[in-house]
Amino acid sequence: MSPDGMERLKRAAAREAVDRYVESGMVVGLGTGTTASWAVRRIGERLLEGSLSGVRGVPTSEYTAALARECGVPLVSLSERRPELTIDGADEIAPDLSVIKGRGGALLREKIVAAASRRGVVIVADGSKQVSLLGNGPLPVEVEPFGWEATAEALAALGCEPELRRVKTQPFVTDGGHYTLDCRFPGIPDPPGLACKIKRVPGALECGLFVGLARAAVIARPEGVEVLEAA
Ligand SMILES: O=C(CO)[C@H](O)[C@H](O)COP(=O)(O)O
Repeated sequence: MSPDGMERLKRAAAREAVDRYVESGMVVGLGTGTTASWAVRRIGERLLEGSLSGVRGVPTSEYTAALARECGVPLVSLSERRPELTIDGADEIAPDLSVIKGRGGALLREKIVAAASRRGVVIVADGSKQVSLLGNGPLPVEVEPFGWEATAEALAALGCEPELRRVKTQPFVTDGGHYTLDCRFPGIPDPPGLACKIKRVPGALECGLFVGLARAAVIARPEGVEVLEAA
């Protein structure tokens, strides 16, 4: 599919999610990534035209905060308010709505905001993100830079090949000042079990497995938009 066609799908999913789930007066968690950005733009558009009012956003990254300001979406911090729900993208979506996130580099803040959201996360994506088993691509793990090599070794012992994410030659640094290890597993049949094991590795701050956090997924394909609600 052409890049334009792909953008149209992302935009359609985000638009449907905002129009279906966001109401006036809500505090909404604002995800990070190209698809989540369309949701921020849609909220801004609807605030401007007056079909929504009093919506405030909790951004999951500096990038999203800047975009929200640009689009006229007022912001509030997580210290002040808990979101009613969060709208965010995903890298892989399993049939039970477990997802992998973080290839866009914001997973720790995204998970904190998602977990703090009363009604969880609405995932927005194009159909290419649906998989039958998570682990097609790498699982991002946000790690403390101190001793990251030892953290990588401990993660490798869980059955993956970790690779330090870099921008050109330098380590990629998250908004929180951390590194990301992209961990390639040969499939992830037990996402909650693996998330628990990763949690026990010192230096691993959070992994990109979001289990039990998505209440719905809004998926756009050329033939139309489908809404999957969690069981
Ligand atoms: O998890 C993320 C950022 O940390 C993104 O939401 C995820 O990578 C999907 O991004 P995109 O919508 O650009 O494909």
